[in-house]
Amino acid sequence: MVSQKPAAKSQPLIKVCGLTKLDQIHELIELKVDFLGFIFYEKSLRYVLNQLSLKQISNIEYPGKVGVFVNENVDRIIEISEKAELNFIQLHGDESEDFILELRQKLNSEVKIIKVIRVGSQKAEIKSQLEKISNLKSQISNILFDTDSKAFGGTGKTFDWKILNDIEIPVPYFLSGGISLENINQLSNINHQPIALDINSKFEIDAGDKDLEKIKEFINCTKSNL
Ligand SMILES: O=C(O)c1ccccc1N[C@@H]1O[C@H](COP(=O)(O)O)[C@@H](O)[C@H]1O
Repeated sequence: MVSQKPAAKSQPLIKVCGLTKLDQIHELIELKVDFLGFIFYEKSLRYVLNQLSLKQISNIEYPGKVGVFVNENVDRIIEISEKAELNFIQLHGDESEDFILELRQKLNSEVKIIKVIRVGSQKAEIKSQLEKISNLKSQISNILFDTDSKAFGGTGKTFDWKILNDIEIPVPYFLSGGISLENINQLSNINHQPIALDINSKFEIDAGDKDLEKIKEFINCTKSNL
């Protein structure tokens, strides 16, 4: 598990998602971002296998390689995870509890699972999803909250972060969904702080082509302001 953030104020970990270019990936490693996100969802504009092979991804030696999957079948996730040597599997679709149990059983025990909860406007809906996940606490390392959408993710849209305030979150969580330089100061409105911030489309020149200067600004901002 990516461990629970201590009570004392500390910097959130950073995940940069939707990577497709090796030079940018190496620069992000130099910048010591904590997680590198690769999207294995064919319908995404950031579908990594259009740009990089599994071998190229496996050659990236880094302990924070996250594969993002949307309603993919278990065997394909295992195959990609092994060939690309992933460290985390992010389940961004409507994967059931049984699915997660099966994946956990078949997946290398070193590889962690992050389950995404897509947040709409209904607090009751989030609570019910979290209740289901509470039963799987030992199977997943983290939750990731993203804004609900038909595209599943990568929309650049935020949800009302305050909705998390009176919800009990059973494992350390990642915050995502339209995080940008403009809205990051609103993070202080959340009572129970995320362990990690996941940035994506607000830090791009084009889909999958990251704006490294903006990312550097964001990293500096998280170091000084949060
Ligand atoms: O980025 C995508 O294209 C994508 C497609 C399908 C599922 C997830 C996707 N990305 C994830 O979406 C969130 C938020 O991204 P954004 O900041 O709103 O652009 C992030 O966790 C990505 O992993």
